[in-house]
Amino acid sequence: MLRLREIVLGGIGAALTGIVLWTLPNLVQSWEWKTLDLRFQWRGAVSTDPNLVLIEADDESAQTFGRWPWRRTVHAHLIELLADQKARAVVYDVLFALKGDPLEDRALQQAIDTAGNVVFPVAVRLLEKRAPYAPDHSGAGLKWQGLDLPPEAKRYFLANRAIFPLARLAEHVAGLGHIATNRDADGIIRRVPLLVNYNKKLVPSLAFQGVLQYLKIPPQNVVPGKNTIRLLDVQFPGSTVKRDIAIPVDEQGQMLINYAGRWSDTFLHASMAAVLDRPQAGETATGPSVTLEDKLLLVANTISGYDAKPVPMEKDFPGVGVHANIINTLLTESFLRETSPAFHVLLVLFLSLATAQVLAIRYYTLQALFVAILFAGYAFAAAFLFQSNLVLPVVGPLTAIAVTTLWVSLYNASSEKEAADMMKHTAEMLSGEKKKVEAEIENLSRDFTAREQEMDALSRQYRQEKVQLEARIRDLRLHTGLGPALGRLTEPSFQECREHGIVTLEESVVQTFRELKQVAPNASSVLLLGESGTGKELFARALHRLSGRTGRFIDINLAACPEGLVESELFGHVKGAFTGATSDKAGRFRDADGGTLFLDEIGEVKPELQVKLLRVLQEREVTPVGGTRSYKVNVRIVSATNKDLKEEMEAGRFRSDLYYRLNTIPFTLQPLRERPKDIELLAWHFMDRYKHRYQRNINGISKKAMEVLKAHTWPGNVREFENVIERGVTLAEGNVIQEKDLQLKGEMEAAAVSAPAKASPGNRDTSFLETLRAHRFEINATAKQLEVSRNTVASRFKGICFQRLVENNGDCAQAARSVSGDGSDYDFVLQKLEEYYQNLVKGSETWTDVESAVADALKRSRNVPTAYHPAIAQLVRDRFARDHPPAGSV
Ligand SMILES: Nc1ncnc2c1ncn2[C@@H]1O[C@H](COP(=O)(O)OP(=O)(O)OP(=O)(O)O)[C@@H](O)[C@H]1O
Repeated sequence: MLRLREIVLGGIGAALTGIVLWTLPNLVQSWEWKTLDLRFQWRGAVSTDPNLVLIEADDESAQTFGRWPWRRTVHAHLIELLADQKARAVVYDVLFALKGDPLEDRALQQAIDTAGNVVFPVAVRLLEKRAPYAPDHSGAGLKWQGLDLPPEAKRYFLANRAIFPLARLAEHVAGLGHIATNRDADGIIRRVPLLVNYNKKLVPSLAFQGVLQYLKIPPQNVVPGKNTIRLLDVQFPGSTVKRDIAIPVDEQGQMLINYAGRWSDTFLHASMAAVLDRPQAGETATGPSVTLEDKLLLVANTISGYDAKPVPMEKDFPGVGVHANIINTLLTESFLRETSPAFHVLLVLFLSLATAQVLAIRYYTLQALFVAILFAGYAFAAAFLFQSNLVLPVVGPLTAIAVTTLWVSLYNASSEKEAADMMKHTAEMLSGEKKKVEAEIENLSRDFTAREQEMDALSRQYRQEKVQLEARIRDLRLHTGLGPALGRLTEPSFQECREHGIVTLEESVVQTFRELKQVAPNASSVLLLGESGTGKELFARALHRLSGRTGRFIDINLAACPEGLVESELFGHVKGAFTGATSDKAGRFRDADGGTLFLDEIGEVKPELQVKLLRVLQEREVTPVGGTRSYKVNVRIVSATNKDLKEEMEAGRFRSDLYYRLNTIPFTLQPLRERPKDIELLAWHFMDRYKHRYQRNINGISKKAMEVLKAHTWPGNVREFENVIERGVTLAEGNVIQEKDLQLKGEMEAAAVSAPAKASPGNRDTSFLETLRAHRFEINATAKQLEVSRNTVASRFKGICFQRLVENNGDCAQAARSVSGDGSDYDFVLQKLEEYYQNLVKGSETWTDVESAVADALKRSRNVPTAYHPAIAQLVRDRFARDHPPAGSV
C-alpha cells in the first residue's frame, strides 16, 4: 500500500527529476543517444533485406580501374550490365556534378536512359532551424521532380546550396535523392531527414528515393505528415497485397535509422570489379551466388579513405552504409518507435513513486538491494524492448530513480536526526518528569509512613482501650455475682497483683503478695510452700521482678530432671566430663548469676545432691562437674515444694541445714478450694484468655456450670481449674460455657469408682506417651513441644505410671515396659515408677483404716490429674490389704 508519505516523497522526487532534465536538455539528450548506441551494440547484427545488394567500388575494384574517379564509361558499362541483369532499381551513389569527356558523359547518359531505373544523388546543405533561408537557384532549369509541400511538413528541414548532377544526366535518371545527413551533437549519424524542403518542394533522401523507385510508388502516394510519412498502396515485389505504410518521423521529417549491425556483418556485398568482370547473365563472382534480378542495387564508393562516417556501432562506417541501413529500415519496416513525451513523464513519475516506496522499507541493505533491482530492471527492460524496435527513454527514468533515492535518503536521514533529537529532548523531559514524580512518591511515601505510624499508634491505643473496656465489662459482670467484693479489684494491691498475673479477690493472697513485695529487694532465700498448681512459680517470678535484680530468672524442676543429669544441670560441666558432654556447660546457677534461681520441687532432691546444694549456697560458688575451677555466683534462691518440707526434715529425708538455709522467708500459698471468691473471677479470667487464643465467640458461663466449678475441690488447684476452663471454651457449642463442656462430673464420678482400670483415659495417654518417648522422657522438651508447663507433664507422667501399675496388677517391670514402649528407656522409667509407687504407699502400714490411707495418698497426689485418682486409690487399697492381712491369715 502506497502511503501518503511515499506519494509525496515520490512526487517530489519526480519533480526534482523534471527540473534536472529540463535544465540540462543537451546533456540529457546526448546521454540518451549514448544509451541508444549501447542498445545497438548490445543487440548485435540483425538480418537484412535480401533484396538489397551493395555493389562497391572497393579497394579490389581500385586495383582494376585505378585511382578514383574512374572513367564514366566504366559507370556506363556497369549501369548497362545491371540493366541486363534486370535489376529493379539502382541507387547510384556517385555525384557526376562536373562535366567530363563529352563522349563518356554521353555514354553514361545513354546507359541510364536505357536502364530507366537509376537514382542519382544531389548534395544539399541542411539549414539550422533558425538560419535565414536564402533561396537557391542551383537547380533552376532542371526538370525537377520534387514532391509538393503540404502544410503538415512545414517544419521539415530546409535545404539549399544544392549540387546537382550534370543536367543532361539529371534529366535522364529515374529520380534524385539528397545525401544530406543531420549529425547529432557528438557527430554520430542516427537520423535521416527522409524529405527536405528545397525551394518549396520536398526532396526525398537518396535511400528513400531508391525505395520509392524500387516499390514503384508514385509521388502522389507519398503523404508527409507531422509524425509520420505515409506511403499509400504499397505493393512489395512478389506480393499481391497493397497496403499503406506509416514511417514514424519527428516534426522535422527525420526517421531513426535502425542500424542492422557492423558493416562487415551485414548486407550482401559485391565488388564492382567482380560484377564487371563477369558480364554473363545474372551472376556475380564474389561470395555466394547473388541474383541481381529484381533487386534494389546500391552502388557506391567504399575505397579506403573515402567517405567514412561515424554511426552508433562504428566510427568509420562507409557513407553508403548509412543509405543501405535507411533502405533496409524502410524495406523491412523495422522502424524504431520512440515513446511519447507524456509517456516519458508518466514513467518518471511511476519510477519515482516506486523508489520512494522501496525506500520506505526498514532495512538499509534491503533498500539498497531493491533500488539496485529497480535500476537494473529498468535498464534491462529498455534493452529487451529494443529488440522489438521500441526505444524507451533511459536517462530520464534512471535519473528519476537516482534523484528520488538521493532525495528520499537525505530526507530520511534528516528526519531520523530530527526524530533522534526529538527523542533525546523527550527523554530529557521524561527524565525530569520522572525525577519530579519520584520526589513526589517519596514525599507521599514519607507521608504514608507517618500516617501508618499514626494509625498503628491509634490501633494500639484502640486495642489497649478495648482490653481495658473488656476487663471493665468483665468486672462489671462479676459485680453482679461477686457483690461488694468486686470493688476490691480496683484497690492498688489487687491491681498490682494482677499486673504480675496473679488474679485474685482473696485478701490472704494479696497479703502474701504484699509480704513478698516487702522481702523482694533482699537477697535472702525464699521458700514457697503450697499444693501443686497454687501459683508458686507465678509468685517466684513476681518476686524476681519485684526484686529489681538485673540478672535472669532461671528455673529448674528438680522432680522432672533425670537424676543423673540434675547435678550437671545445676552446676554445669566441662567438656568430656561424662559421655555426651561434648562441650562446656555453665549450669543454671551461673545462668542465674545476678538474678534468681527457682528450685521447683526442692522436696524431691536426693540426699547426696542436698549436700552439694548446701555447699554451693554456703560458699556462693559452683564447680562444674568434672571441672576444677569454681565460679563465684550471686544468686537469689527461691525454692518451692508441695511436700511438707518440715515433715521431710523431721523424717530425716531432707537435711535440716539445707532446710533452714532455704526457709529463710517461707510463704504458704492457699489451695484454691480455700479461696472460693477466686473461682468466678478466675473462671472469667481464663475464659477470656482462651476464647482469644482459640478465637471462640464465648461470652459467659452458665449458672449451672459455675455451680459445678464452685462445688469442685480442685485438687490440682489453679492449674487444674485453668485446664477445665480451657476445655470448656473449646467444647462449648454456643457462646456460653455449659456444665457438660467442663466435663468435671465425669472426672468426679471416675474418681469415685473403686475399680477404675477400665475407665482409664488410656486412649488419651497414647499420644502423650508417644511424645514423651520421642523426647526420651525429657520433661522439659516434652513440655516445650506440647506447650504446657513442666509440672503438667511431670504430674501426668506420674498418673500414667499409676494407671499402668494398676493395669499390670502391681507388676512394676511390666508396667515400666508398657510405659517405655520400645524399651530403650526402660531402666529410667522403672526407676521413676518404683520411686513414685514407694512415695505413694509410704506409711501405709501406719494407717488403721484403708479410707484414711486413700485420703492421705490422694491428698499427697493432688497435683496428679483427677483422672488417675481411681488408680491411686486402687494401688493404696491393694497395698493396705497386703500390709494389713485379715486376722488369721499368714
Ligand atoms: N492467682 C492466680 N491467678 C492467675 N493464674 C494463676 C494463679 N495461680 C496460679 N495460676 C496459674 O496456674 C498455673 C499453675 O501455677 P504455678 O505453676 O505457678 O503453680 P505451682 O504451684 O508452681 O505448681 P507446681 O507445684 O505443680 O509446680 C499457672 O498457669 C499459673 O499461671
